[in-house]
Amino acid sequence: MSSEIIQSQNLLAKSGKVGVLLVNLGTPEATDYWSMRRYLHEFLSDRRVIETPRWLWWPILNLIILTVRPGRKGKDYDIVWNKEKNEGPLKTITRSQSEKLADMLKKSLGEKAQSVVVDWAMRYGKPPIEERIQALLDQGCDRVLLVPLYPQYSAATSATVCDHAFRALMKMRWQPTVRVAHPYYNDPVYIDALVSAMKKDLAKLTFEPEKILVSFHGVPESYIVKGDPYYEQCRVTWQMMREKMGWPEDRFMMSFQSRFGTEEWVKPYTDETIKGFAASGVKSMAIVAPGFTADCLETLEELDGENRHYFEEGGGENYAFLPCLNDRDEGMNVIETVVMRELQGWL
Ligand SMILES: C=CC1=C(C)c2cc3[nH]c(cc4nc(cc5[nH]c(cc1n2)c(C)c5CCC(=O)O)C(CCC(=O)O)=C4C)c(C)c3C=C
Ligand SMILES: [Fe+2]
Ligand SMILES: [Fe+2]
Repeated sequence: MSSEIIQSQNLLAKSGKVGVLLVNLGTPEATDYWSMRRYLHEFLSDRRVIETPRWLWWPILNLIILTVRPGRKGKDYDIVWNKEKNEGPLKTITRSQSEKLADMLKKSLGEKAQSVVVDWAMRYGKPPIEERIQALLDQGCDRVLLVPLYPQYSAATSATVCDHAFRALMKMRWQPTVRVAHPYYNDPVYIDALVSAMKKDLAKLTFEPEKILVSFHGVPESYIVKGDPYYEQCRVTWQMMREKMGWPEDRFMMSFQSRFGTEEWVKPYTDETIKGFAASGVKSMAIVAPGFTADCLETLEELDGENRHYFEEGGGENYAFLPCLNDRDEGMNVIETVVMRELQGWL
């Protein structure tokens, strides 16, 4: 028998494990101009994110955006950067989620946990999805559960994770069997976690907010018109939270942040809503961002920094940013529930 065939027998004997890959968006490697440029170039070249025709987008991206934005956004990243680990907070939190999930599965699965390997990756930047899938295969995983860390599905986030993972699989002779975790925007465990974390955070405040704004990352309106379920899934999350809290719609409101470019994005816009609150005499508010599994530039700088400034500048007095679920017990319970459900029949 040839040595290659013996090698393939060894591979089969080693296989049989299940890999769980948590995937979040990604973050630059550093905040300097070139690191920012590399990250933004990869991100904004993704056709799932920017659907503008390439002939039009190429000069806008390369001649305008990538000359100005890396410097400006690098300064914003500096504000939220984890100096101790020298990385963006999204990376620190995603790594911790992965480590905590591995520990939780050890406890809940007992001996079976030996056949599960948990890892994490980023869609843009490092660690790349293809590298981490290969690492799972090298450890004997012949089944892989991809977990896009987005409670609400959008083609711009969840679908591009799958595209990229399957591009990596296209190069493989022996592909693992793949499952993708379903969006969990309406999962009672997720809603309960959001509400329970929110109640705890509100209880710590020295004021009772007149308004509580639920801010989701926006997408261009045209993506929704073309059939992306993102807006509706955000609306359901907000509605389920509101019902659980028993608050009226004019106190617990929904908005969309992080508008980019000149196109219309889904509305109402977070910044305009907050400016409107201040202008109409609202003195206290809290903001929460249930669409983000981990705090990141968009929450720590945009919601806790920029939007706080708009509110205070307009005459608002008390502004509270409530952190994301992150790797807190509530957040980890959601991730573990999603993973355990998707692993059924595989263990
Ligand atoms: C330009 C198009 C963009 C779309 C569409 C978009 C959708 C989208 N993004 C997230 C989650 C995150 N986005 C983050 C940063 C970020 N987003 C865009 C652009 C789009 N996002 C840019 C250019 C950036 C980088 C910062 C900037 O230059 O403004 C982040 C934070 C990453 C970090 O390192 O902290 C997250 C998370 C979702 C959920 C979403 C649509 C559903
Ligand atoms: Fe984004
Ligand atoms: Fe932003």
